[in-house]
Amino acid sequence: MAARMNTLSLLNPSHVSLRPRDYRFSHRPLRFYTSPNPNRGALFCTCSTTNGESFVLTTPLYYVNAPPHMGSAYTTIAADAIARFQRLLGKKVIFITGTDEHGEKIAAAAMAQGSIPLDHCNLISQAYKTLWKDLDISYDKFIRTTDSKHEAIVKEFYSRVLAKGDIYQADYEGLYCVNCEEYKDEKELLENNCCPVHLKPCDSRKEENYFFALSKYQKSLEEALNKNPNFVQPSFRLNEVQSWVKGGLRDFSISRASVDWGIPIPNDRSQTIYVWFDALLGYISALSDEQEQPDLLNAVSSGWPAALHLIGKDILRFHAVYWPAMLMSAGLSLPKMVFGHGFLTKDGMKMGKSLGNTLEPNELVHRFGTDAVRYFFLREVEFGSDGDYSEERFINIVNAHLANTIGNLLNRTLGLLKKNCQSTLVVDSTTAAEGNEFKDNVEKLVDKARMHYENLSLSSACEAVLEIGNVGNFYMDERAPWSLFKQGGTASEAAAKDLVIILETARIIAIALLPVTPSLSWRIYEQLGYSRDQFDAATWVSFFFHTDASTTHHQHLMGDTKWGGLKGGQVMAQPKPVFARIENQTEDVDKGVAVGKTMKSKGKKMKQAQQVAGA
Ligand SMILES: Nc1ncnc2c1ncn2[C@@H]1O[C@H](COP(=O)(O)OP(=O)(O)OP(=O)(O)O)[C@@H](O)[C@H]1O
Ligand SMILES: [Zn+2]
Repeated sequence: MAARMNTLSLLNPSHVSLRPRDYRFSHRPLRFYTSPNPNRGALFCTCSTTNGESFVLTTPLYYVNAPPHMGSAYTTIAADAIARFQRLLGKKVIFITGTDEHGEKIAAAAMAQGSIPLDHCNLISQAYKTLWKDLDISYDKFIRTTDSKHEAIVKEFYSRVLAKGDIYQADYEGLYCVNCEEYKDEKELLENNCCPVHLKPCDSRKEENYFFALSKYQKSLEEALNKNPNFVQPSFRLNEVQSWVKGGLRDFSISRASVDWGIPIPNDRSQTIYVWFDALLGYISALSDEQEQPDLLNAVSSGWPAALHLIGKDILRFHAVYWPAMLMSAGLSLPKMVFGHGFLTKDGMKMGKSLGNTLEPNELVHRFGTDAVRYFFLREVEFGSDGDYSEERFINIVNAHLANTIGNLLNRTLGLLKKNCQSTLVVDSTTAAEGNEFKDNVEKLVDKARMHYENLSLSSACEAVLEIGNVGNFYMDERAPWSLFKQGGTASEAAAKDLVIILETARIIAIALLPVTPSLSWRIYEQLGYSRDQFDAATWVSFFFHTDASTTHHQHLMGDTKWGGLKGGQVMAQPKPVFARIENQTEDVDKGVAVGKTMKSKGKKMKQAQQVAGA
């Protein structure tokens, strides 16, 4: 039988104190490092904070109607790479993620499981935390909308908006998609009033609700968008947002009379707060310190406004229209940027919990490892565009890039060093590369990677780092140190220097790829003879600060991507592969990827419907 091949292709293509990595997962005490160059990071970053401010970035708070899937993991991995990069620039990062736990859909999901809502939320919320641990997600705050501090802040926010005169009661009649938790305009629906994202008919509903006077903010929003064209990214999504706003903003209902599972409206316990008016506040309540009184003032003073909300394009309207207007009403600053990335699709359709056509991140991590999963999705999906998963492509890419280009380069160099130099570097990497333009090429590629990270072009950043591996391999093949060693004398000395040059290149790759593949980076460092503490010290200072190695911050500079980290006399570890090649077992592979049954049978029809709807 011909192996079932997935034709897997992408559709579209300050001075600061830093914390050691993964401090939440280890119980090591926090150590603090001072950045050697307080200004450098702020100079480079497009979505930067000013010096000394926190760089707050958020993922969506995921809805706990079902466990996480590869789509939720995708946003979080991307956010983690950005957070890690910002830390490497020397920023004090507050990386927020969490779960959105109220609303009708959650109550229904709990009931379907024979559970009560809070037990259900505890379970699913924990599943997110476990997955984030497995994916090396270095979040700083995990907010649950059922946390008591969150409820206090939502109520205070509601009261502020009420005091501003922006909340009123009215009857509402409309078509409601429970999966979107949103009233829909008839004109955006498919046949039979089906939601274009969830492909299920919307319910007709009539209720007396509390409304938020969004229409009052029409002009202010238009002005805000015009004044700050970077607010919505990628830039092509700004047009979409502008056209929603130009189309006329309508007040929206912010309460539900029929939903018990939610935060009660202050002074009217017969209604609960609409999930979006509740969940968006999680970005602020997450900032509130456990030890302090949970109020808006305390929370906001701990890092608001966020530098970046990273979201999928499905929830752009909530983040780029509703949320800014809500913040204006409450007299709070707007986030600096909302980035709406594309969808991971399966057979061309958005993967989602409601459709059930999801890819299991746990399965992927279990079979291929964390680095492979993180690398593949960030490298293969151009950040902002949609990308279709393909197992064959997954295996090909990670084998070619991580196992061959990077892993193999390191491994064969270490093998030669062991054989010819007792695994010891004969000179400093600076001396080894004197007058050698190879070093300049590497530094240029690092600059390129940095620029792409700054612009959130994560795929291009990976590409630039991989290019360092390519030039390293090219250098190695051209110089052929194995044959120079055979000649002895000065040829042999030159070969020993070449090995230092390549190992220094591998070290630089490790750091430059760390935002994407943190464990692989550590394994490379380990092979280069560093201890875990040395690696942490290196990576928690600004490796992109091209600081002179002779400064007093010596112990922090091992992580600098500036050439010169490796010193003569350093003893390398026993060579072992840092990334094991994945064997292609297509048959098993297909079993490992959960594809909803409905989707397989209805796939084509649904795809057409989604395309029509532009979802
Ligand atoms: N297919 C996907 N591709 C990329 N990101 C996704 C995908 N699905 C979900 N996400 C991420 O999760 C966010 C939505 O979270 P939510 O918990 O509502 O997940 P969902 O699976 O889309 O749910 P549902 O299918 O019920 O609408 C998106 O904005 C995006 O950040
Ligand atoms: Zn919907």
